[in-house]
Amino acid sequence: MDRRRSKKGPVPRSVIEMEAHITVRLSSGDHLTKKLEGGIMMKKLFVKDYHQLSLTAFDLFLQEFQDNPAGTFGFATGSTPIGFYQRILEDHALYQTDYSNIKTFNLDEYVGLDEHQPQSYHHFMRHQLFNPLGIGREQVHIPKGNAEDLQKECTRYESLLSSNPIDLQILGIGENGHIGFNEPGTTFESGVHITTLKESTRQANSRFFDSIHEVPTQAITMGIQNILHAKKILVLVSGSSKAPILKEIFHHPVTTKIPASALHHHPDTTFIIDEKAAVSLSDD
Ligand SMILES: N[C@@H]1[C@@H](O)[C@H](O)[C@@H](COP(=O)(O)O)O[C@@H]1O
Repeated sequence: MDRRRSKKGPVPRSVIEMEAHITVRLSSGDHLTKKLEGGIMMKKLFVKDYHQLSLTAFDLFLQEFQDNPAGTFGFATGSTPIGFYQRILEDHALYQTDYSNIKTFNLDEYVGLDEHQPQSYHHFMRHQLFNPLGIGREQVHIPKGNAEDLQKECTRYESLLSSNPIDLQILGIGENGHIGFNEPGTTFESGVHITTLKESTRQANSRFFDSIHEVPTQAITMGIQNILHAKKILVLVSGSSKAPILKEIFHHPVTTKIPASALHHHPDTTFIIDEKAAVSLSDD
């Protein structure tokens, strides 16, 4: 048996104490003690850079997985979680971590893209995470962006989510504060729905396409209500381009204009924030 998986066995290489401060013993052997702010809700965990953000996210994920090896995990796309996914793959390569009992749910998918198209989120997840981990199709749930009847697809995904509560949801945030593809203005009561992407979102995501004209105009996304139903949420925020919206999330009242501000209503959300993203946050 893998010694790290035994709760009573030797200390695992990732030890996390969720207290007023958080101590993370990283794979490198370093100890990081970080300021954990925000009381019970919207905890902020400050890390130095993207590398530390990825390691910290992995450590928190691993703790959840060790507690619940048959858990339901919500994954996200975008560039931010890639380093975190790489840490999962490294751990798997070293320890043959067995993910065969987890279920996965993804936040969203572009409308009109076949799951084999390289820009689809199906393709992204298979290549970044699921295939190398040996996670089978039967474990994976992602909305079908090319479903014939998109409304039916939303209903199907909604019902899957209600029968499979998510234990840990990973999130990134868009520069306009979107979570999943819930764009500014989306009601916090929203379930799975078809959304029209803002031009700024299409622009930001056009780096994954040959040109902006190829970026779909719509997506199917979990709604904000679905996201808030997750038991725990981990939000990864890296880089200076996210600094302005992070300030809005933490220093402005909750508003549908900033979808990520809905997370103030969630009882167990932790933001992992690197130095570049944190520059505009005050010390309060
Ligand atoms: N739908 C995804 C979001 O789930 C993600 O959070 C966002 C930010 O991406 P990045 O991490 O590349 O900034 O991109 C896309 O729009």
